Amino acid sequence: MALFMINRYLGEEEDSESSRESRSRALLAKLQEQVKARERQSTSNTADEDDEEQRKRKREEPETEGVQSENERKTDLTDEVASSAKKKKKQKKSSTENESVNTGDKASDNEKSVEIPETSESVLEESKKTEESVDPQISQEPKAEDGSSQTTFHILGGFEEKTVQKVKRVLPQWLAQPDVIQRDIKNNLIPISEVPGICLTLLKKLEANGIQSFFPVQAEVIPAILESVSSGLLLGPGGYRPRDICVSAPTGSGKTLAFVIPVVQVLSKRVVCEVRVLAVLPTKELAQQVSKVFSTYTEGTSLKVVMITGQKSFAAEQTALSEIRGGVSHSLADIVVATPGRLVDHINKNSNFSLQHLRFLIIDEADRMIDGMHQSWLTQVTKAVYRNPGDTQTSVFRRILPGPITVASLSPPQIPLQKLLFSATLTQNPEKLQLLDLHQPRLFSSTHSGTETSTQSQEAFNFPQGLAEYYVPCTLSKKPLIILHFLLRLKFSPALCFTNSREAAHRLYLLVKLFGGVEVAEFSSKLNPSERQKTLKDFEQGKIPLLISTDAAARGIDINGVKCVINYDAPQYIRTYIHRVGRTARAGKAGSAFTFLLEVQVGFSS
Ligand SMILES: Nc1ncnc2c1ncn2[C@@H]1O[C@H](COP(=O)(O)OP(=O)(O)OP(=O)(O)O)[C@@H](O)[C@H]1O
Repeated sequence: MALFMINRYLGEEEDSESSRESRSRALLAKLQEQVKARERQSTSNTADEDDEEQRKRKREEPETEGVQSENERKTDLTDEVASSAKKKKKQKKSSTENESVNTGDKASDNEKSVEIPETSESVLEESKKTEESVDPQISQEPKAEDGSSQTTFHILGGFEEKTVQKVKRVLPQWLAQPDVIQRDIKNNLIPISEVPGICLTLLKKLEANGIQSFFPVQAEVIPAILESVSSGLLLGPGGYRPRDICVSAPTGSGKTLAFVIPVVQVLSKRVVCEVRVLAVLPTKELAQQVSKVFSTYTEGTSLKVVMITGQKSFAAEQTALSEIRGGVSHSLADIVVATPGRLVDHINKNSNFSLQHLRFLIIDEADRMIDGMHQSWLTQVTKAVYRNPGDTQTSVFRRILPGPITVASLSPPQIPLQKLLFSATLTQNPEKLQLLDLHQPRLFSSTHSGTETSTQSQEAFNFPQGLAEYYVPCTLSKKPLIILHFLLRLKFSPALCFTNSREAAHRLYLLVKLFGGVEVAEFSSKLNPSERQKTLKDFEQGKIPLLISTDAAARGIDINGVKCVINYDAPQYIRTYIHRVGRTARAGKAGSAFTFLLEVQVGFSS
């Protein structure tokens, strides 16, 4: 006896199977006949043969078909067309005979309309009249031989409207459930002494710089970073690699201090000078700004901050980064602030630039930095961090690329590399974030985008609490006049005005200058770094009430006292809008943003 028996499903009934077989055989025979007839027709050239063929066909086919064939010859069609028409006719005939052949094929329906000329016009009229009351779909259906309407066509594919199920966003838990940061700065100030873990020296420095209280982002993030380094820069045996930290908080909410304070505090205990902190920023201006804050809080300590952005020559930057003593290269920098391009240059061309002791990798304006990942700067940094030291290396610790956590992998002491990401518009796209190779990330965010409803509302975006937003419907020609009205009549100054291109910025600058009455300057990549620096300084000092800029000044730039941002050209992306308007209403202050919209743009923005 067989142990197993596999039964094949053979259809519902044996009977239906056999009848289907006989039908298929009949159909095959008919098709073969058609093929033969076609062959005969195409090869026969003589009239005798034609007659013979016709007689044969007359014998084979019913009367009506004979008439059709006659007509076809009269119309002087080519053999091919005539034979194909005949073929169609046979198909149609078989369709009325056999349901299984008619699988609702539309071709059959069309054939019906081709055959209409066979019937007399009066009959056609008659049938039309009767059909008017009938469903047009049914009237198209072929009639069976007995004249009854055949309604057995199965229409394949439903045309009825189906409600498409909404796709629900499912974010990884760390993105969906962040540690929440309050957006309201004014009502959530925390006295600096109440935030745990900050050393006395830094508290004094903060006070000396006019900082009495921490903003919400600082009160949340500083203790979290300090906690992750509680066991020191080096992890002992069994030590667990710290989680990477991502921060998404509104523009002007104080993200810079949120990483500067803990990092400076941790480094203050270091003995040997090595590059342990690397902050990467997208532009020279931003790097300069962050470098300045680092310098403020490292003042009076042995910590050194070096900026590598291309503002100085490569050789000058090299000299600032390291020196050779006793034939061995020694780092002169603890904290390096860099732009990605120049950083990669130093990694590849400066053999004395070592990142083997790097403990913190700070990525400010992280979403922008992810977009610039095509430069593969992060891959280069990772390679430099885990580079094999070689024999000449004095370091006792070998850094190996983190792999699976095992007892063996955790036993040697190690310097973990921790990434700290900051942005006002941090992407929630897991594919993009994956490029950063984050380790068990922890997110601090002031948006609650984990819920479905909030993604559609303003809650999903990081706008400062004190920002008032307006849009100004206008025409293209009136835009410059409105700017002048804002400045001269409404006294909206200092005002930062954004255009979408360098050309537009320059044109508007010339126009306002020509009109007179307003001190104006332009800011774009057209200017060299020192010109840009001077322009920003003059604007901040109130010497220039109107600064016309491209998006070069849209991100991160911290200009004190900007009262009003004007989007002369509406930005293309919400992210750009958030950064532009974020140049005002900073640090809990109030500010206004005006966006000029043409009639066609109003609908899109509402
Ligand atoms: N605790 C504080 N008390 C008072 N002022 C502060 C405090 N923290 C930061 N600031 C000031 O707030 C301003 C904005 O800070 P910062 O540039 O760090 O903002 P940001 O969040 O990085 O903004 P963006 O996203 O636009 O880069 C700065 O001028 C800074 O000096």
